[in-house]
Amino acid sequence: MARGRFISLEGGEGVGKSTQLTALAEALQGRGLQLLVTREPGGSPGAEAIRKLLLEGEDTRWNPRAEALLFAAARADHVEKTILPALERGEWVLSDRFLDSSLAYQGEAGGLGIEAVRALHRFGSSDFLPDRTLVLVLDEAEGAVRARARDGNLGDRIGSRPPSYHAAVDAGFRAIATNEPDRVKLIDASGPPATVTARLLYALGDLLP
Ligand SMILES: Nc1ncnc2c1ncn2[C@@H]1O[C@H](COP(=O)(O)OP(=O)(O)O)[C@@H](O)[C@H]1O
Ligand SMILES: Cc1cn([C@H]2C[C@H](O)[C@@H](COP(=O)(O)OP(=O)(O)O)O2)c(=O)[nH]c1=O
Repeated sequence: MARGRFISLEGGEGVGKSTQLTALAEALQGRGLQLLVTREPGGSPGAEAIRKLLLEGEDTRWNPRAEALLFAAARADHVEKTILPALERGEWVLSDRFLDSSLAYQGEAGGLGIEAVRALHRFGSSDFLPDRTLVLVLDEAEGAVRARARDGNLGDRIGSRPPSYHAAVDAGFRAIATNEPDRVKLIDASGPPATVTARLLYALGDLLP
């Protein structure tokens, strides 16, 4: 049986990622694909336990290096226990965030540098990468409107960091897409949800059976 494909969906806060995750999953399943939908931090029992450590408590609970290591540890467990077994079974996997969130948040915005975070991924997960990473991008003003419209979630340790942090996250995602244009595609998240979903599917066109 052919190995499945691994797709990650990324973006800053409030770009409409949850909305698109659901719509993209339905569209892929509608094409007859067996799809496992998962998320980070989390996606396996061990990684879900680490998720609570990462998202709850004071912003100062972890220093930047400890925070990056926890994300990398959660990801190592998620890859081994959930993602690789599904791909081996021939399923497709769609993950709500993956490595590129660590590169943008901890590496770029957190000041560790993208290369340092990539080194943790080489150690933790043998540098296992998605077949395609779709990054939703929105201009800042529209992103702020959507973030305000959304219930909850901005209160977590990372979501509640200042606008300058989130602007650096956005710059990080754009830099990654420039550096890895074949794997990482920037997707315009403006306009009606169905239009954004169509852009996502178009960016997967060469992978779809
Ligand atoms: N394409 C869109 N156009 C306008 N509003 C949107 C769009 N997609 C999502 N929203 C709204 O923006 C807010 C954030 O969307 P959500 O999918 O929860 O984003 P995220 O998961 O990125 O935080 C929600 O109120 C949602 O209804
Ligand atoms: C996977 C990952 C997430 N994060 C952050 C992004 C989010 O602020 C938070 C995950 O929270 P979550 O509640 O899943 O929110 P979202 O809807 O924004 O995906 O953790 C990192 O900083 N590094 C990472 O590697």
